[in-house]
Amino acid sequence: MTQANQEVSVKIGGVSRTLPSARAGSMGRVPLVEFIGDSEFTKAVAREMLVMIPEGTEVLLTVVTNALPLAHELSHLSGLPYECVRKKRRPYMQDPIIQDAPSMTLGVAETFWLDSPHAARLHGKKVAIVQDVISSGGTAQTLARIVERSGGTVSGYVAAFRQGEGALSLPFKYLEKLPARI
Ligand SMILES: O=P(O)(O)OC[C@H]1O[C@H](OP(=O)(O)OP(=O)(O)O)[C@H](O)[C@@H]1O
Repeated sequence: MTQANQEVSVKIGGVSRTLPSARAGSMGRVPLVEFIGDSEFTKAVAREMLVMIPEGTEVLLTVVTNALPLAHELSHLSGLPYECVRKKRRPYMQDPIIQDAPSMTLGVAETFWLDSPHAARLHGKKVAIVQDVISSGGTAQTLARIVERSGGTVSGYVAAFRQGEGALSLPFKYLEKLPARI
């Protein structure tokens, strides 16, 4: 990662990107990681993350939105199935697991939803949690709780980027650090 003139640049798996940035309320200006719409970068990052998937993992779990293409690509490369938690209730959901997510980095409290047929695919399985970015760790903790409630166990936590400083209570593996603000 390099930072100059309010721009953050990263090079992963031979693919370089200058990250766009945006004002995010009281957080000031933050660098944005965008996998949606960028298959070349997503594939390069997933290739590098492959070795971080803990041994024995049977299923990958992620949450919409930006991490979804990354998890899809990791699933393709690893041969492991993946499940994806939603942030909205859909009318077709049947007895979903509903888990409130704490107010996170951007200060937006959310509710996560995992439909029961998908939760059933985590039952009795070792599940690796996949994220695009880990910041406060709130998303990861919420996903871990959903794994527990589904009857699975968390095999580990992997993310492309760690944004910000400070200790994380979860044993995360990640590729690159990013500043919390620029
Ligand atoms: O470690 P945390 O503090 O929980 O923050 C990390 C989460 O924040 C971002 O998601 P965002 O809420 O922006 O959602 P999006 O992917 O739907 O844009 C990012 O994609 C992670 O999922």
